[in-house]
Amino acid sequence: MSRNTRIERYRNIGIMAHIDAGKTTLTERVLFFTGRIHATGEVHNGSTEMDWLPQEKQRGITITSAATTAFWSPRQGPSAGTAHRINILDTPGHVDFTIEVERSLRVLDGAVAVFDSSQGVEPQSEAVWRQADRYGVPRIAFLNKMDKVGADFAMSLASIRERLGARPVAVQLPLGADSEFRGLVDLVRMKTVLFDGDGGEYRDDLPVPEDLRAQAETLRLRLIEAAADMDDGVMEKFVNGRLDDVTEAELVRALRAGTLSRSLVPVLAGSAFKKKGVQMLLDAIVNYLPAPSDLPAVEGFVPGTEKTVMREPSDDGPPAALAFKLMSDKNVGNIVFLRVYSGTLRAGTVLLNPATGKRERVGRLMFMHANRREEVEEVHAGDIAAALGMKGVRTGDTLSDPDAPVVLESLSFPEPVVHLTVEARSPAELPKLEDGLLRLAAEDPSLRVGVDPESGQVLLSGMGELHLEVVVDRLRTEYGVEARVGQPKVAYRDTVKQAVRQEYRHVRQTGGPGQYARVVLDIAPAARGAGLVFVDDTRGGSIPKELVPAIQKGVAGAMERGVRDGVALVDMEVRLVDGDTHVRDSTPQAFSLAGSLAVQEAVRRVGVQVLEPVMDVEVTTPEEYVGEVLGDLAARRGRVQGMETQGPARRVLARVPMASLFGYVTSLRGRTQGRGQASMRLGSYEPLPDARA
Ligand SMILES: Nc1nc2c(ncn2[C@@H]2O[C@H](COP(=O)(O)OP(=O)(O)OP(=O)(O)O)[C@@H](O)[C@H]2O)c(=O)[nH]1
Repeated sequence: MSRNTRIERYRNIGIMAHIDAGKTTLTERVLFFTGRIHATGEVHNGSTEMDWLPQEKQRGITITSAATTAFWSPRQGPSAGTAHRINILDTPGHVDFTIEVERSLRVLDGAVAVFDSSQGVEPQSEAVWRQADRYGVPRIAFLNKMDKVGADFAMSLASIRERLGARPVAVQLPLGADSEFRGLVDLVRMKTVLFDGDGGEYRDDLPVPEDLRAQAETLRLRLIEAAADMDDGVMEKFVNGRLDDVTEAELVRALRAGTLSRSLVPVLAGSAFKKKGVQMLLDAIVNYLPAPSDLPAVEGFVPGTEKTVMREPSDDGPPAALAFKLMSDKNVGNIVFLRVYSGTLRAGTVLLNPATGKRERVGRLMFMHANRREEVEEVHAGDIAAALGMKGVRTGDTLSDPDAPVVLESLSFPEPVVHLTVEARSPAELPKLEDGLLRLAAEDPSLRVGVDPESGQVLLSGMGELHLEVVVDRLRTEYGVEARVGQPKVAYRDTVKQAVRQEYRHVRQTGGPGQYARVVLDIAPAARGAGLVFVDDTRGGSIPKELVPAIQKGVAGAMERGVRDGVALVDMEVRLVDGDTHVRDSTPQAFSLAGSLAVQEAVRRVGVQVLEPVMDVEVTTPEEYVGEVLGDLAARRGRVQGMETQGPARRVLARVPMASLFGYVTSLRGRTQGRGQASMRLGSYEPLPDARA
């Protein structure tokens, strides 16, 4: 059986934005206009199709990025009339769920960045934009909420240029704003679309209204200029002033090239809520965002080597897929979400997971439509699908042809900054608690589960208060565990307090083969974020090269364990300066142990410097509350880094220790009558002032 839709007609996209910019509403509208659902859901009454965990319905925020598929035949452009398959990964806007954004960005090919046109670029949309930069994701922008009071197309366009450093190219000009928002001038065709009713109806191909002609022509000139930079044909006409000869097809092709090379960002406008401009956005997704086949082949490693290999986006190549998300389902067990990069996967195909060395048999395969599943026989290069029946797969693992194994780039997992203890209320509840946590941690690699050394209770570590709150909530609703929950605490780190030389001699001679190892290490604090910097500085072969990796492994293990229970050591330079071996008894094990014990002893001797997570916090607040907000930040040991004006709001950037941020969002709302917003992410680990340690 071959595929139904050619790979050139695939678009794997994400919808990314600041919290509340309207991603969920927009996704719903996309599903509505593409005929996937018949009545549009509304976020406020908890009936949307994409948000389907009970918590999401309650909270109205998207916790899990669900995948869904829609088909669209563009009405305009070179692909007009051909059905395209749009796979959409929904991504939450809240910073505590940044792992969800990371995993979507890792596997999607293009994205729609949604902005609230009355706010322009907001803190979290900037954070997500930077994440997308890191993954090299081509983007188009949708200025949503044009129907809202204060909607400002020009301000939003400027904020994309200034705050994001991108080159926004308006491909539309809205007609009116807030309650007057009534249409769009399509600057590529120089035609006007007028909205006509509440169900997304419109009249197209109308002339540009006289009062907007000058503005539309200015913007079109900029559009042609941007296109000229991408296309010699357009450039030729542009420099010779033959603007009227530039064709629609030429412009779309050039803008597409510019989007794919990330030289520019086409900008559209509309109102998801009022169902205005969504069909034009769908056209733009097809016209400007890449198909999997437009992107370079993906690079991976041959397992266990440094040799790289490429995997082409073709159905005939050896299968290679990335597991980017896991879910456990009461009825069907483990669901592994896969992005297929190459080859064809069938039910029954056996794949190798190089991370575990195990073979995994694909059970059933399905496409996910939010909470509905469509079972299929096979999936192909470019597909985003779910597989059942694979047990030993973790998030970020590659699944590949056992005869042509490959390891693709994994995901980066953020470091936890907050701990919370949870305790079963009765011994009978304990197994349920453990089972629930195991499953939740498998789904969410940014959640770590350990043991609190002080109390012996289960310790959850995560990205923030809200993140852990949701975990506790899911324990209750999905696993029926009413756990007793402690106060959230900061996840501290340790580093060695000062430079120290440490010798360690490990000798054992009791029966059997003996063990002998001697190492001398120079241990010192290293730059923040450095982790372990290990240097082999031995001269004259006092330690054979083949034993050095064992020492490094011992050192790394000791740092992970730390010297205070549960607190890891970070940011240390460890220099191996000398040592001894014994002709017979010097095994790698002995040296690993010596390295590990040397670190522990050194750190115990000179003591630790406690490091605390310090967050980058961005607060947006109406002007009148700025004084209040600044005073509060200062009381929380915050250092203000900058302040900007954006439309009617002020934006404050500050660095604040996590320890004084518990409950911040709630308190900010109280201080600003619900109008202030904050986003925070880990900035760095910094020395805890002695008085606090
Ligand atoms: N006026 C207006 N309101 C909108 C529009 N789109 C969405 N909203 C409203 O804005 C709020 C947030 O919309 P959501 O779709 O939940 O936003 P989101 O970005 O998905 O939010 P998270 O999933 O929590 O990150 C809801 O109350 C929507 O009804 C729009 O075009 N105009």
